Amino acid sequence: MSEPLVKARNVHKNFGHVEVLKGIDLDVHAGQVVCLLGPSGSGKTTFLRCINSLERIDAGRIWVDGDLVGLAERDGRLHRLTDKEIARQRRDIGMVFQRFNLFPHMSALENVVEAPVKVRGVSRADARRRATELLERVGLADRAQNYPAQLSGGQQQRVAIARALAMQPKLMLFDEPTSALDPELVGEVLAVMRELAADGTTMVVVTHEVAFARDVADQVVFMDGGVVVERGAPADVIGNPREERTRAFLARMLKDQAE
Ligand SMILES: Nc1ncnc2c1ncn2[C@@H]1O[C@H](COP(=O)(O)OP(=O)(O)OP(=O)(O)O)[C@@H](O)[C@H]1O
Repeated sequence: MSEPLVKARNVHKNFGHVEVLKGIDLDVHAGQVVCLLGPSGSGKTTFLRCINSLERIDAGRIWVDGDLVGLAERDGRLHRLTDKEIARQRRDIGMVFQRFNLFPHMSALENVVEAPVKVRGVSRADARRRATELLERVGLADRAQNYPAQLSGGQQQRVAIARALAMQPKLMLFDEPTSALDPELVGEVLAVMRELAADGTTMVVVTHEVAFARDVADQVVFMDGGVVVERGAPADVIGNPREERTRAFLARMLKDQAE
């Protein structure tokens, strides 16, 4: 098999004296969907943020598409990248946050147009054309001129997904993209994510949506206490978990989600 698009080895991260990640390994191959599940505080969001250099790791290595994240080898030694170099690495990674983070003073269309123009130097006309297509793809063609405050949470999150896709990323990271939404709006965002997965988008998704992970993931990674407790195909990790911790967590989640 080819080199993974994302490769993490023995990743450690501390906040002060608290060890939040205690040696995480992960391989994500191009076109795969990996879902990170686990109880609150297990380190899932922190790990996702490390892939995108939003947090700096204390030990271990992460590669995205063969490039070391946050580091470069020069003169036979590893050096930390400058902020500018980190920003350049981040361009190829799309991230969708729990709380949408749209620019409130820009329309949906302008939110999607902004980064390709400012960061990639795409012409405004081309960026508008592509943004229009992307808004159509997430089912919001008729909302292009609306401001975030005029959109529901589900619609805002779909704009956020379109905005991330506008940079034509190699990799999409989703950090609990539906957990800030009213329950009736969760499905519309998951439907967009299911389509992206079906189109071969490489995705790492931190989620509590067990059914989504079961149906869509190629690999499910169950984390607890800063370590990977178990990983594998959804049929194994969700359908037939080996570890008691995984079983207990899933039982709790499925009970909550059935209510
Ligand atoms: N910037 C920070 N400074 C200090 N501690 C932090 C910081 N970010 C996260 N933590 C701590 O790290 C631990 C792991 O947090 P993280 O958000 O990664 O967990 P999580 O598994 O994503 O949980 P959740 O499902 O609640 O989002 C928690 O104890 C959290 O309080």
